[in-house]
Amino acid sequence: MSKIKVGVIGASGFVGAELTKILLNHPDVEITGLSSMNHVGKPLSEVYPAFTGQYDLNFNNNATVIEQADVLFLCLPHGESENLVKQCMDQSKKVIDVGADFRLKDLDLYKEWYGVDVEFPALHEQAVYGLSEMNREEIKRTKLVANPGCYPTSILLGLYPAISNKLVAPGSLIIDAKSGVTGAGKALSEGTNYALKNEGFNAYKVATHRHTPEIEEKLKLMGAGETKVSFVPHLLPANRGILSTMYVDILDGIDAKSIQNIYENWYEDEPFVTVLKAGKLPDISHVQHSNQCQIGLTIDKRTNRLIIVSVIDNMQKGAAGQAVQNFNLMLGIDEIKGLSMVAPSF
Ligand SMILES: NC(=O)C1=CN([C@@H]2O[C@H](COP(=O)(O)OP(=O)(O)OC[C@H]3O[C@@H](n4cnc5c(N)ncnc54)[C@H](OP(=O)(O)O)[C@@H]3O)[C@@H](O)[C@H]2O)C=CC1
Ligand SMILES: CC(=O)N[C@@H](CCC(=O)OP(=O)(O)O)C(=O)O
Repeated sequence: MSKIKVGVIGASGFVGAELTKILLNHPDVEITGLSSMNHVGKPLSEVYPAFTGQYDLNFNNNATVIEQADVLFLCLPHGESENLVKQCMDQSKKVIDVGADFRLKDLDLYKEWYGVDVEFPALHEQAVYGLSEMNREEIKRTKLVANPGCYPTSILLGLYPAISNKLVAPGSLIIDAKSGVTGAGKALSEGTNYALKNEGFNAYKVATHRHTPEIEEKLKLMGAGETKVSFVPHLLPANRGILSTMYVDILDGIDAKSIQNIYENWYEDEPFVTVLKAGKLPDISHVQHSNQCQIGLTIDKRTNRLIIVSVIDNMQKGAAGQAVQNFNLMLGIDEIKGLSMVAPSF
Protein backbone atom coordinates (compact mmCIF):
# COMPACT_ATOMS: atom_id res chain seq x y z
CA MET A 1 0.00 0.00 0.00
CA SER A 2 1.37 3.43 -0.90
CA LYS A 3 1.84 5.77 2.02
CA ILE A 4 -0.53 8.64 2.78
CA LYS A 5 0.99 12.04 2.05
CA VAL A 6 0.68 14.19 5.14
CA GLY A 7 1.59 17.82 5.84
CA VAL A 8 1.81 19.62 9.18
CA ILE A 9 0.94 23.33 9.19
CA GLY A 10 2.52 25.10 12.17
CA ALA A 11 5.02 22.27 12.73
CA SER A 12 7.39 24.64 14.52
CA GLY A 13 5.06 24.83 17.54
CA PHE A 14 4.82 22.38 20.43
CA VAL A 15 1.83 20.47 19.07
CA GLY A 16 3.23 20.49 15.52
CA ALA A 17 6.54 19.04 16.73
CA GLU A 18 4.76 16.39 18.83
CA LEU A 19 2.67 15.47 15.77
CA THR A 20 5.76 15.24 13.60
CA LYS A 21 7.32 12.88 16.16
CA ILE A 22 4.21 10.65 16.14
CA LEU A 23 3.82 10.71 12.35
CA LEU A 24 7.47 9.69 11.84
CA ASN A 25 6.67 6.42 13.60
CA HIS A 26 3.39 5.88 11.74
CA PRO A 27 3.91 3.06 9.23
CA ASP A 28 1.28 4.35 6.75
CA VAL A 29 2.45 7.97 6.63
CA GLU A 30 4.88 9.90 4.48
CA ILE A 31 5.46 13.44 5.77
CA THR A 32 5.57 15.58 2.64
CA GLY A 33 5.91 19.00 4.27
CA LEU A 34 6.18 20.98 7.49
CA SER A 35 5.20 24.64 7.61
CA SER A 36 6.03 27.55 9.87
CA MET A 37 5.61 31.29 9.72
CA ASN A 38 8.98 32.53 10.99
CA HIS A 39 11.24 29.57 10.18
CA VAL A 40 10.63 28.96 6.46
CA GLY A 41 13.83 27.59 4.88
CA LYS A 42 15.31 26.46 8.19
CA PRO A 43 15.58 22.78 9.14
CA LEU A 44 13.31 21.25 11.77
CA SER A 45 16.42 20.20 13.74
CA GLU A 46 17.40 23.84 14.18
CA VAL A 47 14.17 24.56 16.06
CA TYR A 48 13.99 21.13 17.78
CA PRO A 49 17.54 19.70 18.11
CA ALA A 50 16.08 16.35 19.27
CA PHE A 51 15.48 15.54 15.57
CA THR A 52 19.20 15.99 14.71
CA GLY A 53 20.64 12.97 12.93
CA GLN A 54 17.28 11.18 13.01
CA TYR A 55 15.01 13.06 10.66
CA ASP A 56 15.07 16.45 9.04
CA LEU A 57 13.09 18.56 6.63
CA ASN A 58 13.20 22.28 5.96
CA PHE A 59 10.14 24.28 6.97
CA ASN A 60 8.19 25.44 3.94
CA ASN A 61 5.33 27.88 3.37
CA ASN A 62 1.71 26.87 3.95
CA ALA A 63 0.66 26.91 0.26
CA THR A 64 3.40 24.46 -0.76
CA VAL A 65 2.79 22.13 2.16
CA ILE A 66 -0.96 22.10 1.40
CA GLU A 67 -0.38 21.42 -2.29
CA GLN A 68 1.98 18.49 -1.68
CA ALA A 69 -0.13 16.59 0.88
CA ASP A 70 -3.43 14.71 0.80
CA VAL A 71 -4.11 15.17 4.51
CA LEU A 72 -3.24 18.27 6.55
CA PHE A 73 -2.90 18.75 10.28
CA LEU A 74 -3.24 22.41 11.32
CA CYS A 75 -1.56 23.38 14.59
CA LEU A 76 -2.03 27.13 14.62
CA PRO A 77 -3.09 29.82 17.07
CA HIS A 78 -6.84 30.46 17.27
CA GLY A 79 -8.29 32.36 14.34
CA GLU A 80 -5.48 31.37 11.97
CA SER A 81 -6.98 28.12 10.69
CA GLU A 82 -10.25 29.06 9.01
CA ASN A 83 -8.76 30.55 5.84
CA LEU A 84 -6.23 27.79 5.44
CA VAL A 85 -8.87 25.11 5.99
CA LYS A 86 -10.87 26.73 3.18
CA GLN A 87 -7.81 26.46 0.91
CA CYS A 88 -7.34 22.80 1.88
CA MET A 89 -10.99 21.90 1.32
CA ASP A 90 -11.05 23.72 -2.05
CA GLN A 91 -8.22 21.39 -3.07
CA SER A 92 -10.15 18.32 -1.79
CA LYS A 93 -7.75 17.61 1.05
CA LYS A 94 -8.69 16.04 4.36
CA VAL A 95 -8.07 18.23 7.39
CA ILE A 96 -7.62 17.81 11.13
CA ASP A 97 -7.61 21.22 12.80
CA VAL A 98 -5.99 21.01 16.23
CA GLY A 99 -6.88 24.61 17.10
CA ALA A 100 -10.24 25.93 18.27
CA ASP A 101 -11.64 27.51 15.08
CA PHE A 102 -14.14 24.74 14.28
CA ARG A 103 -14.94 23.27 17.70
CA LEU A 104 -18.09 25.25 18.53
CA LYS A 105 -21.25 24.71 16.48
CA ASP A 106 -22.81 27.83 17.97
CA LEU A 107 -20.98 30.51 16.01
CA ASP A 108 -22.34 33.34 18.15
CA LEU A 109 -20.73 31.70 21.15
CA TYR A 110 -17.50 31.32 19.17
CA LYS A 111 -17.48 35.02 18.39
CA GLU A 112 -18.33 35.92 21.98
CA TRP A 113 -15.58 33.81 23.59
CA TYR A 114 -12.85 34.07 20.95
CA GLY A 115 -13.57 37.50 19.49
CA VAL A 116 -13.21 36.08 15.97
CA ASP A 117 -15.62 36.61 13.04
CA VAL A 118 -16.59 33.58 10.97
CA GLU A 119 -16.00 33.92 7.23
CA PHE A 120 -17.11 30.50 6.00
CA PRO A 121 -20.08 29.25 8.08
CA ALA A 122 -20.69 26.28 5.76
CA LEU A 123 -17.26 24.92 6.68
CA HIS A 124 -18.17 25.07 10.37
CA GLU A 125 -21.33 23.08 9.68
CA GLN A 126 -19.27 20.43 7.96
CA ALA A 127 -16.75 20.03 10.78
CA VAL A 128 -17.08 17.04 13.09
CA TYR A 129 -16.03 17.46 16.72
CA GLY A 130 -13.14 15.05 17.12
CA LEU A 131 -13.68 13.54 20.54
CA SER A 132 -12.95 10.11 19.07
CA GLU A 133 -14.88 8.10 21.66
CA MET A 134 -18.02 10.21 21.20
CA ASN A 135 -18.14 10.78 17.44
CA ARG A 136 -16.25 7.82 15.98
CA GLU A 137 -18.72 7.05 13.16
CA GLU A 138 -19.05 10.68 12.04
CA ILE A 139 -15.27 11.11 12.12
CA LYS A 140 -14.93 8.14 9.75
CA ARG A 141 -17.16 9.91 7.21
CA THR A 142 -15.95 13.52 7.39
CA LYS A 143 -13.25 15.46 5.60
CA LEU A 144 -12.86 18.02 8.38
CA VAL A 145 -12.24 17.23 12.03
CA ALA A 146 -12.17 19.84 14.78
CA ASN A 147 -9.85 18.32 17.36
CA PRO A 148 -11.14 19.06 20.89
CA GLY A 149 -9.46 21.36 23.36
CA CYS A 150 -7.11 19.75 25.84
CA TYR A 151 -9.10 20.52 29.00
CA PRO A 152 -12.45 19.54 27.36
CA THR A 153 -10.96 16.17 26.30
CA SER A 154 -10.14 15.19 29.87
CA ILE A 155 -13.38 16.63 31.25
CA LEU A 156 -15.79 15.25 28.65
CA LEU A 157 -14.29 11.75 28.77
CA GLY A 158 -14.66 11.83 32.56
CA LEU A 159 -18.32 12.92 32.43
CA TYR A 160 -19.52 11.05 29.32
CA PRO A 161 -20.82 7.83 31.01
CA ALA A 162 -22.42 9.71 33.93
CA ILE A 163 -24.22 12.19 31.67
CA SER A 164 -25.26 9.74 28.94
CA ASN A 165 -26.59 7.23 31.48
CA LYS A 166 -28.32 9.95 33.49
CA LEU A 167 -26.56 8.97 36.72
CA VAL A 168 -26.16 12.54 37.87
CA ALA A 169 -28.09 15.78 38.04
CA PRO A 170 -26.18 17.97 35.56
CA GLY A 171 -27.69 21.27 36.82
CA SER A 172 -24.55 23.20 37.39
CA LEU A 173 -21.27 21.31 37.45
CA ILE A 174 -18.07 22.16 39.26
CA ILE A 175 -14.89 21.36 37.38
CA ASP A 176 -11.44 21.95 38.71
CA ALA A 177 -8.53 21.24 36.33
CA LYS A 178 -4.74 21.53 36.29
CA SER A 179 -2.50 21.66 33.22
CA GLY A 180 1.25 21.44 32.66
CA VAL A 181 2.92 24.47 31.07
CA THR A 182 3.26 22.98 27.53
CA GLY A 183 -0.49 23.66 27.33
CA ALA A 184 0.36 27.30 26.79
CA GLY A 185 2.45 26.57 23.68
CA LYS A 186 6.00 27.46 22.71
CA ALA A 187 5.72 31.22 22.88
CA LEU A 188 6.23 31.31 26.65
CA SER A 189 4.83 34.39 28.21
CA GLU A 190 5.59 35.62 31.71
CA GLY A 191 2.63 33.53 32.83
CA THR A 192 4.53 30.30 32.24
CA ASN A 193 8.11 31.45 32.89
CA TYR A 194 10.03 28.63 34.66
CA ALA A 195 11.54 30.77 37.40
CA LEU A 196 8.17 32.28 38.20
CA LYS A 197 6.16 29.08 37.97
CA ASN A 198 8.47 26.35 39.32
CA GLU A 199 7.39 25.65 42.92
CA GLY A 200 4.35 27.85 42.34
CA PHE A 201 0.76 26.82 41.63
CA ASN A 202 -2.08 29.13 40.63
CA ALA A 203 -5.61 29.24 39.28
CA TYR A 204 -6.19 31.37 36.17
CA LYS A 205 -9.10 32.52 33.99
CA VAL A 206 -11.45 31.49 36.80
CA ALA A 207 -14.95 31.04 35.35
CA THR A 208 -13.84 32.87 32.17
CA HIS A 209 -11.77 30.29 30.27
CA ARG A 210 -12.63 29.90 26.56
CA HIS A 211 -13.04 26.13 26.95
CA THR A 212 -16.20 26.71 29.04
CA PRO A 213 -18.66 26.99 26.10
CA GLU A 214 -17.03 23.99 24.40
CA ILE A 215 -17.58 21.85 27.52
CA GLU A 216 -21.20 23.05 27.89
CA GLU A 217 -22.07 22.57 24.21
CA LYS A 218 -20.72 19.01 24.07
CA LEU A 219 -22.29 18.03 27.42
CA LYS A 220 -25.62 19.04 25.93
CA LEU A 221 -25.01 16.71 22.98
CA MET A 222 -24.27 13.91 25.47
CA GLY A 223 -27.74 14.46 26.98
CA ALA A 224 -27.12 16.91 29.80
CA GLY A 225 -29.61 19.53 28.59
CA GLU A 226 -28.83 23.18 29.26
CA THR A 227 -25.94 22.85 31.68
CA LYS A 228 -23.69 25.51 33.12
CA VAL A 229 -20.26 24.65 34.42
CA SER A 230 -18.02 26.46 36.89
CA PHE A 231 -14.66 25.73 35.32
CA VAL A 232 -11.44 26.64 37.13
CA PRO A 233 -8.13 25.86 35.38
CA HIS A 234 -4.79 25.88 37.21
CA LEU A 235 -1.22 26.03 35.94
CA LEU A 236 0.74 23.05 37.19
CA PRO A 237 4.53 23.30 37.51
CA ALA A 238 5.08 20.27 35.25
CA ASN A 239 5.78 20.06 31.51
CA ARG A 240 2.91 17.79 30.52
CA GLY A 241 -0.35 16.47 31.79
CA ILE A 242 -3.87 17.51 32.73
CA LEU A 243 -5.73 16.35 35.81
CA SER A 244 -9.42 17.31 35.92
CA THR A 245 -11.70 16.77 38.91
CA MET A 246 -15.48 16.91 38.43
CA TYR A 247 -17.99 17.10 41.28
CA VAL A 248 -21.54 15.99 40.44
CA ASP A 249 -24.67 15.22 42.47
CA ILE A 250 -25.77 11.60 42.16
CA LEU A 251 -29.43 10.99 41.37
CA ASP A 252 -31.36 9.21 44.12
CA GLY A 253 -31.24 5.43 44.17
CA ILE A 254 -28.01 4.90 42.27
CA ASP A 255 -25.31 3.11 44.24
CA ALA A 256 -21.51 3.23 43.97
CA LYS A 257 -21.14 -0.28 42.55
CA SER A 258 -23.59 0.44 39.70
CA ILE A 259 -21.76 3.65 38.79
CA GLN A 260 -18.41 1.86 38.76
CA ASN A 261 -19.86 -0.95 36.58
CA ILE A 262 -21.47 1.46 34.13
CA TYR A 263 -18.17 3.34 33.70
CA GLU A 264 -16.15 0.16 33.25
CA ASN A 265 -18.60 -1.25 30.67
CA TRP A 266 -18.86 2.08 28.81
CA TYR A 267 -15.14 2.22 28.10
CA GLU A 268 -14.46 -1.54 28.02
CA ASP A 269 -13.58 -1.62 24.31
CA GLU A 270 -11.89 1.78 24.14
CA PRO A 271 -8.17 1.45 23.45
CA PHE A 272 -7.33 4.84 24.92
CA VAL A 273 -9.61 5.18 27.94
CA THR A 274 -9.22 3.14 31.13
CA VAL A 275 -11.50 3.23 34.15
CA LEU A 276 -9.46 2.35 37.22
CA LYS A 277 -10.75 -0.21 39.70
CA ALA A 278 -12.79 1.13 42.62
CA GLY A 279 -10.56 2.85 45.15
CA LYS A 280 -7.76 3.65 42.66
CA LEU A 281 -6.99 7.17 41.51
CA PRO A 282 -5.10 8.32 38.41
CA ASP A 283 -1.85 10.28 38.24
CA ILE A 284 -0.62 12.39 35.31
CA SER A 285 2.73 10.60 35.37
CA HIS A 286 0.92 7.39 34.35
CA VAL A 287 -0.27 8.87 31.05
CA GLN A 288 2.52 11.29 30.10
CA HIS A 289 3.83 10.61 26.57
CA SER A 290 0.94 8.24 25.78
CA ASN A 291 -2.47 8.74 24.19
CA GLN A 292 -4.20 7.34 27.26
CA CYS A 293 -6.92 8.81 29.47
CA GLN A 294 -7.29 7.26 32.93
CA ILE A 295 -10.37 7.84 35.06
CA GLY A 296 -10.85 7.20 38.80
CA LEU A 297 -14.21 7.38 40.60
CA THR A 298 -15.05 8.13 44.22
CA ILE A 299 -18.49 8.29 45.77
CA ASP A 300 -18.67 10.81 48.59
CA LYS A 301 -21.51 9.26 50.59
CA ARG A 302 -21.73 12.16 53.01
CA THR A 303 -22.54 14.66 50.25
CA ASN A 304 -24.04 12.15 47.76
CA ARG A 305 -21.57 13.32 45.13
CA LEU A 306 -19.69 11.44 42.46
CA ILE A 307 -16.13 12.78 42.22
CA ILE A 308 -14.47 11.95 38.91
CA VAL A 309 -10.73 12.38 38.39
CA SER A 310 -9.53 12.18 34.79
CA VAL A 311 -5.94 12.46 33.51
CA ILE A 312 -4.43 12.84 30.04
CA ASP A 313 -1.24 14.13 28.47
CA ASN A 314 -2.22 17.52 27.00
CA MET A 315 0.18 17.09 24.07
CA GLN A 316 -1.02 13.55 23.24
CA LYS A 317 -4.69 12.71 23.97
CA GLY A 318 -5.22 16.47 24.46
CA ALA A 319 -3.81 17.39 21.03
CA ALA A 320 -1.41 15.51 18.71
CA GLY A 321 -2.24 11.96 19.82
CA GLN A 322 -6.00 12.41 19.49
CA ALA A 323 -5.40 14.14 16.13
CA VAL A 324 -3.63 10.99 14.87
CA GLN A 325 -6.36 8.81 16.37
CA ASN A 326 -8.87 10.86 14.32
CA PHE A 327 -6.63 10.67 11.25
CA ASN A 328 -6.63 6.86 11.55
CA LEU A 329 -10.43 6.86 11.79
CA MET A 330 -10.83 9.22 8.80
CA LEU A 331 -8.47 7.17 6.66
CA GLY A 332 -9.91 3.78 7.63
CA ILE A 333 -6.70 2.73 9.38
CA ASP A 334 -6.54 0.75 12.63
CA GLU A 335 -7.33 3.40 15.26
CA ILE A 336 -4.28 2.66 17.41
CA LYS A 337 -1.69 2.67 14.63
CA GLY A 338 1.36 4.81 15.34
CA LEU A 339 0.12 5.76 18.80
CA SER A 340 1.82 5.09 22.06
CA MET A 341 -0.39 2.91 24.27
CA VAL A 342 1.76 2.90 27.41
CA ALA A 343 4.62 5.22 28.25
CA PRO A 344 5.70 5.03 31.87
CA SER A 345 7.53 8.16 32.91
CA PHE A 346 9.59 8.18 36.09
N1 LIG B 1 -0.19 22.98 23.69
C1 LIG B 1 -1.22 22.18 23.96
O1 LIG B 1 -1.21 21.40 24.91
C2 LIG B 1 -2.44 22.22 23.09
C3 LIG B 1 -2.56 23.10 22.04
N2 LIG B 1 -3.68 23.08 21.26
C4 LIG B 1 -3.84 24.03 20.17
O2 LIG B 1 -2.98 23.72 19.10
C5 LIG B 1 -2.58 24.91 18.44
C6 LIG B 1 -1.07 25.02 18.47
O3 LIG B 1 -0.66 25.08 19.82
P1 LIG B 1 0.85 25.04 20.29
O4 LIG B 1 1.63 24.15 19.40
O5 LIG B 1 0.81 24.77 21.73
O6 LIG B 1 1.27 26.55 20.03
P2 LIG B 1 2.71 27.13 19.70
O7 LIG B 1 2.69 28.55 20.05
O8 LIG B 1 3.73 26.26 20.34
O9 LIG B 1 2.84 26.94 18.14
C7 LIG B 1 2.09 27.62 17.19
C8 LIG B 1 2.90 27.59 15.90
O10 LIG B 1 2.10 28.11 14.85
C9 LIG B 1 2.96 28.72 13.93
N3 LIG B 1 2.22 29.69 13.16
C10 LIG B 1 1.52 30.75 13.61
N4 LIG B 1 0.87 31.37 12.59
C11 LIG B 1 1.18 30.65 11.49
C12 LIG B 1 0.81 30.76 10.12
N5 LIG B 1 -0.02 31.70 9.68
N6 LIG B 1 1.31 29.85 9.25
C13 LIG B 1 2.16 28.87 9.65
N7 LIG B 1 2.52 28.71 10.94
C14 LIG B 1 2.04 29.60 11.83
C15 LIG B 1 4.06 29.35 14.74
O11 LIG B 1 5.19 29.22 13.91
P3 LIG B 1 6.50 30.16 13.97
O12 LIG B 1 6.91 30.23 15.41
O13 LIG B 1 7.45 29.42 13.13
O14 LIG B 1 6.08 31.46 13.41
C16 LIG B 1 4.15 28.46 15.98
O15 LIG B 1 5.27 27.63 15.95
C17 LIG B 1 -3.29 26.06 19.17
O16 LIG B 1 -4.51 26.34 18.57
C18 LIG B 1 -3.49 25.47 20.53
O17 LIG B 1 -4.47 26.11 21.25
C19 LIG B 1 -4.66 22.18 21.47
C20 LIG B 1 -4.60 21.30 22.48
C21 LIG B 1 -3.49 21.27 23.40
C1 LIG C 1 -1.69 25.85 30.48
C2 LIG C 1 -2.40 26.68 29.43
O1 LIG C 1 -2.14 27.85 29.27
N1 LIG C 1 -3.29 26.03 28.68
C3 LIG C 1 -4.05 26.67 27.64
C4 LIG C 1 -5.04 25.70 27.06
C5 LIG C 1 -4.44 24.74 26.15
C6 LIG C 1 -4.69 25.04 24.71
O2 LIG C 1 -3.77 25.03 23.94
O3 LIG C 1 -5.93 25.32 24.34
P1 LIG C 1 -6.73 24.61 23.18
O4 LIG C 1 -6.84 23.19 23.58
O5 LIG C 1 -8.00 25.33 23.12
O6 LIG C 1 -6.10 24.72 21.88
C7 LIG C 1 -4.90 27.81 28.15
O7 LIG C 1 -5.39 27.75 29.25
O8 LIG C 1 -5.15 28.73 27.35
